[in-house]
Amino acid sequence: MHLTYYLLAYRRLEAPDEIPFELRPSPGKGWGAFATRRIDRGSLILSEKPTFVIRMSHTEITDYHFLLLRDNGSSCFTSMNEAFAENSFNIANSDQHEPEAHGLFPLHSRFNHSCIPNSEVPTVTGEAISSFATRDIAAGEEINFCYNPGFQGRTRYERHQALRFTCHCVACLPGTPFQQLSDMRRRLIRGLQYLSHGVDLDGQRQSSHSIIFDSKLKFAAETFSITLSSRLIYALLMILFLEEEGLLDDSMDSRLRPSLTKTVQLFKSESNQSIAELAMEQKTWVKKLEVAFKLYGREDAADYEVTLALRQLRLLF
Ligand SMILES: C[S@@+](CC[C@H](N)C(=O)[O-])C[C@H]1O[C@@H](n2cnc3c(N)ncnc32)[C@H](O)[C@@H]1O
Repeated sequence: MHLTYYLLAYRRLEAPDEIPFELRPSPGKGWGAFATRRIDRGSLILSEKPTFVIRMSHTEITDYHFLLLRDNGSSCFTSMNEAFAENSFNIANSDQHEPEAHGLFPLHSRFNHSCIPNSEVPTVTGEAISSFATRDIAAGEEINFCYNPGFQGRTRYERHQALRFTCHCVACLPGTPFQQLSDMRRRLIRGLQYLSHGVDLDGQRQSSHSIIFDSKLKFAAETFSITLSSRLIYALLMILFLEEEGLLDDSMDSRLRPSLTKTVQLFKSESNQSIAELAMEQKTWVKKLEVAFKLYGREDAADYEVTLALRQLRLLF
């Protein structure tokens, strides 16, 4: 009796008629949002205004009732604070140093997490939040976004530690060939990110050699002495792993492409320049990498300048 009542509670959520999804149980994840028609990449999924906004931090909110809110589609939350935390999004503009503000968004809060998502954490415009498809979503497919940043370089175990629940997405199903490869790919992605940035995902240098085993290479990364040729090859390798992992969606593409274009533009030695440009003209990422591999082991006239510039940037931040 109680369970039926709890499950029906979500049916009472008010949703605009034209939304391209419905809420229903998602096996192993409580309730979730499922596309009711094809959603093209880049198109709007939902724009939602908050039921209300509380202009304080989660820890300060203590005394309200949230009758519609359920802990993962079943029992009521035991604390109001937790109920609000699980159903709200931060709507403060951090660029303009606005004080913390959280809005209650009952529909977007039904979107489950995936380590291979098809939409992004909703963007904030004023007090409304909007989600967009980052890949084509087929009718019947669950709509999800990745709850935590930096997951592309984390293994299943590491992701679950951060999420504090056992994720049931395709990259997390234990014992599958995809999952085993996925962990391997994500370790490689983390290593390649270390080589490019000279720091780990937390912005810190690793004291151990668990990510980059070769101490000379680790030192070269941390002192930004990696050559431009290697930088381009590492960047393309990383994109290839992201693509194989199903993570090269519009959002990832737009994050990575500018720095890739910049790397190509930095080459000063003519023959390197033409190989790099030829690589970028190739249609697929694997083809781009194949051509860029011709640069392997080559130094460039811009290497020293790039090293100095990156060291200065590191000192600034
Ligand atoms: C914001 S709610 C999402 C909607 C929720 N499923 C519901 O029924 O209301 C987040 C909770 O959903 C569950 N969840 C979300 N994504 C999941 C996933 N990939 N695998 C398992 N559980 C998931 C977890 O319990 C998580 O704490």
